[in-house]
Amino acid sequence: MTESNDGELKLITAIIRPDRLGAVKEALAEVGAPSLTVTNVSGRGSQPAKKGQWRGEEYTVDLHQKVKIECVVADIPAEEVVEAIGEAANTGEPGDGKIFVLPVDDAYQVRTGKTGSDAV
Ligand SMILES: Nc1ncnc2c1ncn2[C@@H]1O[C@H](COP(=O)(O)OP(=O)(O)OP(=O)(O)O)[C@@H](O)[C@H]1O
Repeated sequence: MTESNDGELKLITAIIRPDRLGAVKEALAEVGAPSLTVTNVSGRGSQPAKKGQWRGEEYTVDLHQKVKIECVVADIPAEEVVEAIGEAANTGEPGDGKIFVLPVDDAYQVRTGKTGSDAV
């Protein structure tokens, strides 16, 4: 049997719109990768800065509120996870976000002491 991800652990990091989080969580559960870490972040891509005014002063917001999702997989191919997140997070507008795939050296499950793919 061919192992998913060539036997390696992969970290998928996705930076998405906060209001797409619910749909992305559902999509991840559907592909069998329900475990994830979510962090509120701010960032900048090609999404234009927002200009505003407060008490007569102009200000620019060039960092947009985003949500970062981190998901480590062993048995589920990283490409499937990327596709699931990409489809669920897409609105077609600038600022939809980005997804990165990174190798992971090892994992350790605190409760059982299991390591590697058994820990994920
Ligand atoms: N090269 C990058 N490195 C790190 N984070 C990035 C990078 N590109 C985008 N991000 C993060 O993703 C968020 C969303 O990026 P954004 O969707 O604007 O990217 P884009 O690739 O420029 O595409 P778009 O055309 O959809 O705007 C950013 O606010 C930032 O947090």
